[in-house]
Amino acid sequence: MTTTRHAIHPSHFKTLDTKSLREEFLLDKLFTTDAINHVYTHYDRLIVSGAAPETKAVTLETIDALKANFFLERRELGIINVGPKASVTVDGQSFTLENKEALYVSRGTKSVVFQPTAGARFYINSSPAHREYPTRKISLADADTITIGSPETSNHRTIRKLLVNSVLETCQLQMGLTELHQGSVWNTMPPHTHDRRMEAYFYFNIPQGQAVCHFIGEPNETRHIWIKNNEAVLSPPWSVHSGAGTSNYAFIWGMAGENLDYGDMDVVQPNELL
Ligand SMILES: O=C[C@H](O)[C@@H](O)CC(=O)C(=O)O
Ligand SMILES: [Zn+2]
Repeated sequence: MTTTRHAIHPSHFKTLDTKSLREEFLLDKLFTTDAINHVYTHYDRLIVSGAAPETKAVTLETIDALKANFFLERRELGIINVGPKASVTVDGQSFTLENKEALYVSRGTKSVVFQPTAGARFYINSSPAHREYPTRKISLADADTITIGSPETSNHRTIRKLLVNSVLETCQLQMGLTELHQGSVWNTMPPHTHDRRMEAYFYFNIPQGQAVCHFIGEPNETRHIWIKNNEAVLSPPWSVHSGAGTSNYAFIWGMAGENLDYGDMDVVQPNELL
C-alpha cells in the first residue's frame, strides 16, 4: 500500500492538535506480513517503506506516484535489516544482511526482491537520484561509528553512520542507526535542525510496554508525538528531532535534501528550547 504525506508550513504546524499531528507526521503502518508499504513524502520526496517478507518473497514494484517504468529508474534506495538475518536479491545478485546491516541500491536497478524469512523486517528509504553509484552492502564494521553523550545526562549512545559520504557515495540519501545505552533515554540531546535536509526517524527495539516521546517543531515551538515500537516519524527541515524513552531503544535516521554534510547542524542547547 502507498500513502502520501504533504509538506506542512511551520505556521500551520502550530495549529495542529494531537490527532492532526499524528496524521501528518507519524508513520505507524509500515509493516504488513508478506507485503511492502510505502509512504511517499513531499519532504525532499523521500519515500519511507517497510517490507515484511515472512512466508513469501516481496518485490519492489514501481508505484503510481513515480510514473516510472521501475521503482529505481530515477531513485536510489537504502535498506537496513531490523529483523533476523535475511537476504535481498538485487538484479539477480543475492546480499545477505545480518540484523542492523545496510544495503545501498543503485539508481537504475530493475529488480529488488526481499527474500522470505520468519519475522523478516526491512526498513527502507528512497530519494530521487541524478546518477548511479554502485550497489554495496555496509556491515557494522564498515560503518563510521561514534559514541557520544554520557550516563550523567542520560544520553549515552552509539551512532553508526551506515550510508553516509564518509563510508560510500550516494546522491542525496544518508542513513544510519543509533542505539541508546542501557540507562540512557535521550536521543539527539542537545537537538538540532538542518534546514538543508529533512529527516525521518524509525524507532525500534523499544521493549514491550515501553514508548518513546518524540519532540518535533521549531526550537521555540515544540510539540511531542508518542511513538510505539516499529513506528516512524517525519521531521521537516525546520524541526528539531529528539526523543526520550521510558527505556533505552534504537532508531534509524534517514535524510535527503540539499547537502551530504552530516555535520551541517544548527545545535540548540536544552535551556534554549521552548
Ligand atoms: O542529523 C543527524 C541525525 O539527527 C542523527 O544522526 C542524530 C542522532 O542519531 C543522535 O544524535 O542521537
Ligand atoms: Zn538531524
